[in-house]
Amino acid sequence: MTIVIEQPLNEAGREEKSLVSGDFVLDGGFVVPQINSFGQTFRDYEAESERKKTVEEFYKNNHINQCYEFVKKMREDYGKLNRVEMSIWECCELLNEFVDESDPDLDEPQIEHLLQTAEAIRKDYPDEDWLHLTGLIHDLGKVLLHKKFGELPQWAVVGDSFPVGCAFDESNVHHKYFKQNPDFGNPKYNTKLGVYSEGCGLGNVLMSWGHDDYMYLVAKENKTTLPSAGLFIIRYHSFYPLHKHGAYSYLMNEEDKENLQWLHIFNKYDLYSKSKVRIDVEKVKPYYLSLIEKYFPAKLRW
Ligand SMILES: O[C@H]1[C@H](O)[C@@H](O)[C@H](O)[C@@H](O)[C@H]1O
Ligand SMILES: [Fe+2]
Ligand SMILES: [Fe+2]
Repeated sequence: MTIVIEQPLNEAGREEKSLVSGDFVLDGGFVVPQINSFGQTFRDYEAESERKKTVEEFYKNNHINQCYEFVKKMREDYGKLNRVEMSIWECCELLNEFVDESDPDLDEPQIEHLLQTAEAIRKDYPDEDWLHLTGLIHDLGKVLLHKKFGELPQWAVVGDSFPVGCAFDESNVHHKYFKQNPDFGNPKYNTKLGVYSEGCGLGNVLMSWGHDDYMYLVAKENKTTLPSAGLFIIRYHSFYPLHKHGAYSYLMNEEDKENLQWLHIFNKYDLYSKSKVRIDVEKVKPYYLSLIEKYFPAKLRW
């Protein structure tokens, strides 16, 4: 599967600035807004807004606590998938009560975001049903916030993701807080490659623990028939240092590079579809139930 799209800009902030000249139209007609619901450009972590303090506090906790040992432990534990049995749609409904504290652009319940993303993709890529479903489920891992999953703190579930086991790249949002991470001063983990080797493939890299990797594990272990690009999107959609800034690219192998092209497409819809426009859940539900049936078993282990 090879597709060509424009590469994202490499320098921090350049993409946002280019939007200020006006809204623009994506591949198939989706109009990308120039400002979010709070009147700011998207992903502006310095802008004074009602969300700024919450978001910064979130990243402080996230960067201090997400270290190699922590991630290994969580992956082993939650990778057992021995907590709940439910369908994909039941999980969407469980997400109704959560608002993501890491997100400067959205304070709506998560189910709105899932449907907004999926519906925006569906309009522009009507034939890629796997990509619609990927849109619907990409954030379902946020269910780790729920009581049934031990109510993990937000810093262990949401926010941008990054590799652990090698140096934290400067393109990570609020990078300064990594100084208090136990791995920061550890020579085993604080070099460019750390415990990894050039081109080793992202699949061999331990990513900060959260909703991406968890949902990837759920989908894979429950034997989804989604294509590899769908699984890649789910697993790395929060890895902004890579897909927006090109950081850590030396860890990728050839298959990662192919899949990254789809992630670039997906990201536009994930990010810019965030708005106050509500989707009529009951109206679109039958379509998504049919996709779930096509790509997943009726009940999954979580
Ligand atoms: O705040 C957001 C949100 O948590 C998204 O779900 C995640 O994918 C992004 O990377 C993050 O920055
Ligand atoms: Fe996400
Ligand atoms: Fe998302």
